[in-house]
Amino acid sequence: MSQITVGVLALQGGVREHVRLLEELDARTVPLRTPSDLLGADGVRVDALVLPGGESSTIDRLLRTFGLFEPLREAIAAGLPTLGTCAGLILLAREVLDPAPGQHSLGVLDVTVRRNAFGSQVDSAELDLQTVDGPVTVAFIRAPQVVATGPGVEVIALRDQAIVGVRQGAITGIAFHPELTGEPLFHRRLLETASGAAASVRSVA
Ligand SMILES: NC(=O)CC[C@H](N)C(=O)O
Repeated sequence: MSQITVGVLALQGGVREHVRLLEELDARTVPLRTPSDLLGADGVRVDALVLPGGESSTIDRLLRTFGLFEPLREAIAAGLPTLGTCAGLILLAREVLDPAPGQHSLGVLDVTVRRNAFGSQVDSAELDLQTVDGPVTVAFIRAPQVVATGPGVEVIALRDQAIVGVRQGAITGIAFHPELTGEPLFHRRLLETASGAAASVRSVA
C-alpha cells in the first residue's frame, strides 16, 4: 500500500495527538491552514482529512478568515475521506442546534448535532464504548451529541442511548476523542478508506 497523506486541520484545537496516531499508523501528515495547503495545481493534495476537536465556533471563524471554508467543503463533498472528532463533527454537520452567534458549519454530513450535550467543561470522561467495528476506549470532552440523522447516515457508536458516532459514505463523525487514549480504530479505518479511494482513482486513470 502506498503511503497515505492526511491533511490535519491545524487552525485551533488538538492537532498533535492526531498527527502522532496517524504517523504511528505509517501515514504522512500535513498541517492545513490555508487553501494552498489543501489545493495544488493538480487538485486536492491530500488523500484524507482529519478535523480535530477544539472549539467549533473558533475553528469555523478561522476557516472563513483564511479562505479555507469553501475549498474544504467542496473537497469533502466531492468524496475526500474525512474523520471529524468532537468540534470536527460539529463542523461537518448539516445543522447545529445551538450554534454560537454567527457560527456556520460545512453541512456535508446529514446530521443535526447539539453542542456540549453531556454537560459543561467539567464533563470529561474516559469511557468504553461499543462501536459497529468493535469496542473502544475514548475520551469525551464537552462532547456534542447527534440528535437526528438523514437517510444515508449509519450510526456507528452510542453512549447509552445517545448517538455519538456516524458514517456517511467516506465521512465519519465522532463526538469523542480516540486520539487522546491512543485508540487507533477510526484512524486506521480512515486510512483504509483513503487507500481504497486512491486505488479506484488509479484503476480508472
Ligand atoms: N472537545 C471538543 O472538541 C469540544 C467541542 C466544543 N464543545 C465545541 O462546541 O466546539
